[in-house]
Amino acid sequence: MILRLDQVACARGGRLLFANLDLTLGRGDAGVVTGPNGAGKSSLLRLCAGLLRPFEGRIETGSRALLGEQCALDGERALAAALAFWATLDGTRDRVEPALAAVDLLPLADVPVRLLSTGQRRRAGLARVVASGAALWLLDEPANGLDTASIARLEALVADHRAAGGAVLVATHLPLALPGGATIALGGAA
Ligand SMILES: Nc1ncnc2c1ncn2[C@@H]1O[C@H](COP(=O)(O)OP(=O)(O)OP(=O)(O)O)[C@@H](O)[C@H]1O
Repeated sequence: MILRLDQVACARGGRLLFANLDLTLGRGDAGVVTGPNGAGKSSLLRLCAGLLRPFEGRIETGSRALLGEQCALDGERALAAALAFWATLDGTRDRVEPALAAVDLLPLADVPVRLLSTGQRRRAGLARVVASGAALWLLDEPANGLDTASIARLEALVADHRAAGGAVLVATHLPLALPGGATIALGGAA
């Protein structure tokens, strides 16, 4: 078991976004979170990342990495150094270069993060997740800003991660190939 949610409810700003959510992801599993704007997709990923507390219920998870709205890299640092900052904390420094290669950003390793384009920054955030070595990838709209080739690379990276025994939970409104993925449909809020 990589992620288990047991009767989880999420409230934000005093409003209940969803309740009674059960979800289990094991090795190789994928979950796709869908729902209209404001349904709580990002909030669910943040709950799973441990950045929010559930209003009710329990969440069990091991190592995890979140790709949120921001790439979470120091804009002033060179890309490789910014990734190395996190990888050093994770004890996975040797994974930085392969992760940069996997998102096709090795040629920009020495460029400050703030100078990267929107799609490149998204890929840099993905490289951070890849380099983390975490079993659970939490990806919030990972395809936003990506060109066709980058989306294919993202799909391949997710497939490799699952094949290696990892799991992913993805919120996306863009079509992504996640074979056999379970759908978690959040409904309701305007
Ligand atoms: N810090 C906060 N304080 C209060 N309410 C918040 C906070 N962050 C988010 N919300 C509210 O929680 C609700 C769900 O937000 P969330 O970002 O999880 O939705 P989402 O499904 O990811 O939406 P979208 O498709 O637009 O990205 C929204 O109504 C939002 O206004």
